[in-house]
Amino acid sequence: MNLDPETPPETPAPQPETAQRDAPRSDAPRAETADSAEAHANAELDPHAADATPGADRPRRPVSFVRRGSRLQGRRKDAWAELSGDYLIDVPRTGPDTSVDPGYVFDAEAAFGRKAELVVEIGSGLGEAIAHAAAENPDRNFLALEVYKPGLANTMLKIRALGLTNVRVAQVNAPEALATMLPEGSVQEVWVFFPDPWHKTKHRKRRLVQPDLVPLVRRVLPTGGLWRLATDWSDYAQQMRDVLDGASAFENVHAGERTGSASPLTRVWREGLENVAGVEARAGSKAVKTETARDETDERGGWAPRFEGRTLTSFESKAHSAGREIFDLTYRAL
Ligand SMILES: C[S@@+](CC[C@H](N)C(=O)[O-])C[C@H]1O[C@@H](n2cnc3c(N)ncnc32)[C@H](O)[C@@H]1O
Repeated sequence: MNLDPETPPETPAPQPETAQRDAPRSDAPRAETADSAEAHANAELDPHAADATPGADRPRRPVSFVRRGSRLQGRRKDAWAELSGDYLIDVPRTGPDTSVDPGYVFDAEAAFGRKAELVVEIGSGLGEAIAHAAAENPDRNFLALEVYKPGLANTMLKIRALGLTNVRVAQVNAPEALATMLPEGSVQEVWVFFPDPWHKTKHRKRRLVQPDLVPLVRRVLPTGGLWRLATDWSDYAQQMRDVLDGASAFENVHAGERTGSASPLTRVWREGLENVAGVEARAGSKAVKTETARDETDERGGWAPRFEGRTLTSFESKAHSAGREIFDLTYRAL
């Protein structure tokens, strides 16, 4: 089974029940082939590109995920049936099961039964980071936005296993939720950890962190709210930094920090490909050449220290094993 987290996931193959325990690696979404990704990518466009909502005038572009089956099996199927009533937000749709009715507004106080700061994770995967953070921060509410139904089922299993009352999950295309579902200024922190890298040049328009996402995230944050990001791919890290440094609505909390030899980017450049062992980086079975060796130094920096509120997820762990650098960024809403 392809467990590689660096290619966008596709409909998971049926797995024996024994493989569906909480072990994150073996539960990881199955990677698709580049060809099937392209076929899906051509077929699927942003369903709300024409809305009269913030960011709706953005150029029409494909969504950041590939449509996947919603088939659940075993424990996850049971979890969906048993736990949805407690943890899953019932989002009204106008289209596919990841769409959001633009007229729907999330009432956090009603959903959580209390008022508290809200943290939203976009692309929460199997729920490793959000469940851990929620357990560590019982005074905050956490909302997982994810399109991958088995990941949400897994997240609910984690929530129950940890006895958490401060996490809810929603199966939604996150930009749509940011545009209308979440009230303005209602989110204290937005997290985007290890988003799908979409390595191929022709697929990069599908990357989640693009200029058109910025006003959507800014909309839900109050002034002073934080947007935390992390990736293990240097070219996506640079894209994130370029997009956010270029946004007047945000400031880099760590501007000018970790430059020169302290920069993870310098290390990637000096050591060649994304793998310090000198072996080509791989996404699934394919070699991925994201950076050629450069005799250069990253003088700009701006990288955050590793966010200590993020537990070591399977994606980050896999990146470590492959010798890749982790790039953290933190921006404050102005
Ligand atoms: C590479 S995984 C990372 C998961 C998790 N953040 C972690 O670090 O383990 C990226 C996740 O983002 C989800 N995703 C991609 N585009 C999304 C979107 N537009 N809305 C919600 N989730 C999305 C994918 O389904 C996938 O589970």
